[in-house]
Formats: sequence, structure tokens, C-alpha cells
Amino acid sequence: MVKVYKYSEKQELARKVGEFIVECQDRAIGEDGNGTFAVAISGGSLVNVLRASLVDDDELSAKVKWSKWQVYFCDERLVPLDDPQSNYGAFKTAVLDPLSHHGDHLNLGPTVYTINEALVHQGSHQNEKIAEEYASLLPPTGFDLLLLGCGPDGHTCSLFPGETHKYLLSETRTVAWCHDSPKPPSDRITFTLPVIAQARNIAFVAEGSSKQQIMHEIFDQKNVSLPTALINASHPEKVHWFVDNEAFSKVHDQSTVTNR
Ligand SMILES: O=C1O[C@H](COP(=O)(O)O)[C@@H](O)[C@H](O)[C@H]1O
Repeated sequence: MVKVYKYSEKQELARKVGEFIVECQDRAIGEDGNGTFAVAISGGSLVNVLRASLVDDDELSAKVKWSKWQVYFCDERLVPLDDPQSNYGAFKTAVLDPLSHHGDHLNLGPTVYTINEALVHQGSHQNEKIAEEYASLLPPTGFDLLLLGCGPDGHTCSLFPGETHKYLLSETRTVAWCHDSPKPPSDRITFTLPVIAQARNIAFVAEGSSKQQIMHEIFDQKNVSLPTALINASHPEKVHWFVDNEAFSKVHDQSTVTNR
């Protein structure tokens, strides 16, 4: 069954997300310390949670073995990497830049995989190529952890609900060009369902009142036309949700809520 962890305080939620990430990291690296941690992150509000847990929380940040991390993006907006809309750019500002003040952390990694910026804004053919190139970089054995967001419309990665975006849900390639995102910018690349199926752990993070209605549709109505609800239904054994009380307050069926 999908597990939901619910918190009243932002800080506690961030800490629990961080602890979960460190657990996944330690399992991936192994007791001999020889492994690597393949993790993909999302944009939007998630990066603030990552900053609070992995950078600002001294106890947790000491447990993060950045040199072992291979960081990818579950979706990326097709804009230059220093554009304010770039998911990489947001992660760099929130997490990577502050790390440079944390002793030698940055010298030791993480390895971060970005889109090929040189192909951005060069037309449809090159957008397809960005997706194809990014797909070629993905870890062949799948991700240890996907950190996903949930938009107020039920989208995750850049997999949006609705008839016009259905083409992305039937995609068999691992990374696809999303050419009609309802949330700007319209051109993005996104992981597809096969990447989600192959991942060993999936964590969604959803906070705040803007997520109340969609949480009800996902958890009470189980509306699988929403990509988030579809992922819940397809992979209940490996999906974990970290939510705050506010986001989950309109959900009637609280049976998925458990302690961590
Ligand atoms: O556009 C995007 O939105 C989703 C959700 O963002 P949030 O701010 O509502 O948490 C995000 O997961 C995705 O990576 C991003 O590109």
C-alpha cells in the first residue's frame, strides 16, 4: 500500500524527507561504501525542502555523501540553465551554491546531469534531440530514488493530465519532449512511466492549501486519469508521500497515513 507521512510543521516534514533520502542513499552505496546513489529530483517547491533538509539541517547534512550522488532531473524546462525557470538552475541556487561554503563538499561531487543547453531554442528537431541525449545518460539499472512533486492539477514530472497530454503517458522512450505544457514554459523534457516503473523508491512531496483539492481526487476518488494517482495505483509498494496537514486536510480516507 502507498504510505503517507503527514506533518504539521514544514521543518519536521523537511527533516523526514531528508532522513528518507539518506536511508535510500545508504542502501544504494552499500556497507562497503563502493556504490553510487542515482537520484532524480523535481523542480518547483521541492527544491526548498531539499535546501532545508540537506543543506541547512546540520545533523542531516553531515550524513549526505555528495561525492556518491548522481543527480538527474525528473523533468526540465527547455530554457538556458541560468534562466529562472530552469529546474537545474533552481537546484543550483538552492542546494549546489550553498554547498560551496560547506568545506570540501563540492570538490567531491555530486555529479549533476543537465540537458544539453546548446540545443535549447533551436526548434522541434533539437527538442527531440535534447530528450534523446538525456535518455542516453540515464543509469542503465534505474534510479535508487525519484523525488517527485505534485502540481495542483495532479501532474508530476512534466506528465500532465488531460486528453491533449495523453501522448506522454503511452511513451515507451524513457525521456520525452513535452511540447504543450499548460504551465509555462510549454517546452520541457520529462521522464516517462517506464522510468518510474524501474525506480526502486519514489517519494512525492506536497505541501500547502493549493494541493488540498487534488489530494482528495488522488486519495479518495483515486482518479487514475491523473498521472500522480496512476503512479500510486501502479506502484503501491514503493510509493511514499510526504505531506503537510494542510495539503491532506480534505482527504476523507486517512487509512494510508502512517508514522515515520
Ligand atoms: O512544473 C513543475 O511543477 C511540478 C510541481 O511543482 P510544485 O511547485 O507545485 O511543487 C514539479 O514537480 C515539476 O518538476 C516542475 O517542472
